[in-house]
Amino acid sequence: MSAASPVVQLDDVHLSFKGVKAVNGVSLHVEPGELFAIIGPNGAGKTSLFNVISGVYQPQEGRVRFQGQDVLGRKPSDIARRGVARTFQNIALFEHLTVTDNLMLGRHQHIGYGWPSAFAWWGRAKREEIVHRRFCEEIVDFLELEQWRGMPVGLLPYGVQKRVELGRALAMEPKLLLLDEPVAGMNLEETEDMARFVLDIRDELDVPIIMVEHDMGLVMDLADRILVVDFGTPITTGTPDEVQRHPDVIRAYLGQELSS
Ligand SMILES: Nc1ncnc2c1ncn2[C@@H]1O[C@H](COP(=O)(O)OP(=O)(O)OP(=O)(O)O)[C@@H](O)[C@H]1O
Repeated sequence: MSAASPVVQLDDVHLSFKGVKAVNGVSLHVEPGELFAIIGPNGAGKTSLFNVISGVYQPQEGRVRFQGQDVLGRKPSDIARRGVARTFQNIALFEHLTVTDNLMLGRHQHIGYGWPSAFAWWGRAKREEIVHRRFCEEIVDFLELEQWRGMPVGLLPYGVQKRVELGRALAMEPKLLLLDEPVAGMNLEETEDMARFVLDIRDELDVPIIMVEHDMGLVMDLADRILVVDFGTPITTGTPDEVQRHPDVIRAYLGQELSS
């Protein structure tokens, strides 16, 4: 794979559920270092596209490549091992575990020791545990979670929990990060914090991102390029400026202020 190859590429993907066309001929590619957004009205097929990329849904037609390799038909666990991490619309954390322990769960696929060694708690298991904990502590610092690191996540404010979920995805050392509505339900301050962290992930950690988000102001501010879908069908792909001026996009969002 050359350095300029897309990180992920979808070609003419079609996905239906018993006659409902969730994805209807979508193609997209995300370049290294890019923050790519997918927008569209409710039910437009955005989450379905995430599920196609992460192997949860198998499209009936089309091609999906990750880092130049065909991944269609691969299991979600295989695709995650290749480096695709995601966050969810609804928080999916272990609320009785601490922040750091939730992040440690994200290290799962990087931990090399088996249970006999871990059980005996010596040698390699212990050394690895220290390295992985240190890695997670770096994520705690990066996402400014220091004051909550030892607390059960169930006790934390909503915006902080969303940040922990982001941290767990980062603990996987992703080569591509899928963010499903990262600021849904957040207040203004939480949204601004999350926006800053998303940009830091792209710019400092150099992790390409695909983000599905309904907050148009945020999308227009952050995204390098945007794909607009409606009823599963792609309308256009372009920079925020190009997309906002596209007549079909304006029609799909009739009455909504895209640049707000
Ligand atoms: N597992 C499924 N079984 C049946 N239909 C599904 C399934 N997943 C998605 N769909 C349908 O596919 C279409 C696209 O849904 P999807 O969740 O991808 O949209 P979305 O753009 O993410 O919506 P929202 O913005 O509301 O989250 C909808 O009509 C939805 O009902």
